[in-house]
Amino acid sequence: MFDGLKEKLGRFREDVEEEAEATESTEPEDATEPEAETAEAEAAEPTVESDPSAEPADRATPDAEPEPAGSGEPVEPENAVEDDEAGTEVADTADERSSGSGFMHRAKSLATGQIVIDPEVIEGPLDDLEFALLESDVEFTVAQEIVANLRDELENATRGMTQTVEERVDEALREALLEVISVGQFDFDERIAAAEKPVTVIFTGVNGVGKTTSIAKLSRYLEERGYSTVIANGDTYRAGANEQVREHADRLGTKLISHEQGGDPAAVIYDAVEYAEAHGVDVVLGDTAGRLHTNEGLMDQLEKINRVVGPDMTLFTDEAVAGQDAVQRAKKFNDAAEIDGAILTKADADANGGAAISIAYVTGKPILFLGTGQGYDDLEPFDPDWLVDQLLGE
Ligand SMILES: Nc1nc2c(ncn2[C@@H]2O[C@H](COP(=O)(O)OP(=O)(O)OP(=O)(O)O)[C@@H](O)[C@H]2O)c(=O)[nH]1
Repeated sequence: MFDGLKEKLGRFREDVEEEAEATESTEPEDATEPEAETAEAEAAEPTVESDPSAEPADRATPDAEPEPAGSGEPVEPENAVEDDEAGTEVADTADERSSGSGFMHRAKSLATGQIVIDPEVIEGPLDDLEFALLESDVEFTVAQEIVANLRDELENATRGMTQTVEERVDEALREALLEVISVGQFDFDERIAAAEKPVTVIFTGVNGVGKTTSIAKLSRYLEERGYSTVIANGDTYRAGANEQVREHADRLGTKLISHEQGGDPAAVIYDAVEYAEAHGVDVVLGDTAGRLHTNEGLMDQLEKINRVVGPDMTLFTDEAVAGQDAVQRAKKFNDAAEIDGAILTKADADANGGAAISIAYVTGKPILFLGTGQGYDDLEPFDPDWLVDQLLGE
């Protein structure tokens, strides 16, 4: 799942590491060893720290005597060397010997116990990453946001002496991805548990993406958690839709409410809600027609269902493999009949991951489930942290 995107994120990590190594290896021989973890770096640290005026504020001993007036206030770690006379000398001398900014950062790092990632190091890899994200079907504004978040996270970012560049980049990638993926995230199970019964959930989305299968999967999911369900076939437009849903309902042992083809979908779902109220059923799962979103009739129909039934939740369903198309459809459906969340099917067959990353940011509504196969149990609650773990190979 999402292997292509995983590989591209891994490449970004490697690119930054390589660039960082190349920058550091251009430093003069007598400059302090670039590797933070090396014994030399650690050994060099106390030499600078032995100058008390160069000690960063957060390292000062809590019970240390206050400095006499005029000897200078404790300084922030970032400026510790530059603001200090002795430190400035170190940096100036270094500057004379090295034309790159790497040594300046290194000199600073000795005083602060942290290493700075040179902003120049990340520009090339960030450009390549933006291109790679677009190639993976990540929506344009989402790719830009991820890159902007990463730039914020990494430009002038400091890492501790014991943290590798890879670890720092991982941390930044995690933050940047989570920021777009977890937009609006809520716990579906908690929402169902808290809602007054019967809870009515309507499914929107175009034909053939796995909407009906997802309704069947969600019926199984809810029944396993102790809720009774009834399915309403609001797709009265497509020939054969009743038979298709009936097959699922029969296999699952779930009650189905349907009308003749050509009937009013709002009336079918309304009947199902009445049935649920009369029989103490917890959740009504209402399918809708999936003609193309350009069809005004479909949007009018969804609007009527909203008006007549007043669903508790509207879930947009689309397939992960549709990439950018799925993202654009999510946006259009949300504009026409506001959604509460999305189900992304066929994630098992998607290498790109663009839709999984983009839908929440573009619509402001979270992905709630991933379809991961054709079986009724192949439905996974969506967890942004889990997705980021997958993408970063953890
Ligand atoms: N691999 C995989 N296949 C899926 C998944 N979800 C659904 N499918 C398959 O996708 C095909 C279409 O699913 P349907 O549920 O019929 O699609 P639909 O959106 O309801 O289509 P209409 O009934 O035409 O509106 C079926 O063969 C499903 O088995 C999934 O998560 N993974």
